[in-house]
Amino acid sequence: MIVCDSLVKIYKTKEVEVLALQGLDLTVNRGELMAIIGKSGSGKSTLMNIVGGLEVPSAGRIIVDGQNLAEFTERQMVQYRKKQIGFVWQKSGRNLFPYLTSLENIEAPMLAIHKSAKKRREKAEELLALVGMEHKRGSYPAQMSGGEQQRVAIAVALANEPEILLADEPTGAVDTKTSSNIQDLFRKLNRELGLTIIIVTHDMKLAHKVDRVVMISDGKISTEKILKQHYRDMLDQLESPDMTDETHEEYSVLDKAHRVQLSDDMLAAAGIDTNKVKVRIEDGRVVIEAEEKKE
Ligand SMILES: Nc1ncnc2c1ncn2[C@@H]1O[C@H](COP(=O)(O)OP(=O)(O)OP(=O)(O)O)[C@@H](O)[C@H]1O
Repeated sequence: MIVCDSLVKIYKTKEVEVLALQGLDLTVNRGELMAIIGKSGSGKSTLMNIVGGLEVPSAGRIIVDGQNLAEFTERQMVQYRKKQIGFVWQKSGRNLFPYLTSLENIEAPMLAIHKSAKKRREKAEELLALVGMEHKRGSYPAQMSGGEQQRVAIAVALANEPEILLADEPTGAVDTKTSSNIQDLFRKLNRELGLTIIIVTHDMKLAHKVDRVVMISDGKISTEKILKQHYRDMLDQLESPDMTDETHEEYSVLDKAHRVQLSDDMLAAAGIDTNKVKVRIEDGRVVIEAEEKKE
């Protein structure tokens, strides 16, 4: 389980300070398949880098399987990044060495955990088969399409059998059909290996196929969408089900001070155009409505 507790991240440059995360709270259960969406600059990559141990929060805590990352020694942090986390980035150049074949790329991370040459080869072959790329074992990245490179990149990320796979815009640079195949691969890995997978995406088609979609706005979680059971069943039973816009049920998220964020659409629909609202309880429901306008 991953627990982000009031995470704050401030980037300081010479001229300005940027508040990338502003007290973000998020719990990700073991074996979850989830997506993070949000506008550019909302803090998605910052969150992924903190979960992956690549960056340190300015305040707040990140706890993974009961371990507070802030208490790790440097050595423990290196082990965490090598063994517990797998990364897939949008740019294949960040995932793959251009001068190594697919098989050699997958073997490379295993050197760091001192597996024998024979074991490395066996594992790499197994992973290539898992991502459906056996036929490209001897190909270099430049000899493969963007989608094929991403499949190999996923195998590389899985080389040291991580528990958590972090993917930052993994389908950002591929066409729609390839993106759909990669989405199905994430789902398969989640179901078959029990991997916890967090995907940052702008690709709404991908977001339709995950169990939970978390929306970040201004460095905080604003809403969460949970996959409806009907669609969950469809995804589990059909190869490429036709998913519509209403795959998920949307929830607003209460922060620790019990504040809730309302979207612009909701406010507009309720005719709320001031910063003051009436809140009351009616039949066990909380009703928020526009203040009465004085004549
Ligand atoms: N190393 C850095 N130094 C200074 N500012 C940074 C740094 N990294 C990120 N930021 C700033 O922090 C904010 C959040 O950035 P982040 O990359 O997490 O957003 P994002 O939601 O992933 O955006 P995108 O969808 O465009 O990738 C932005 O305002 C960004 O400019």
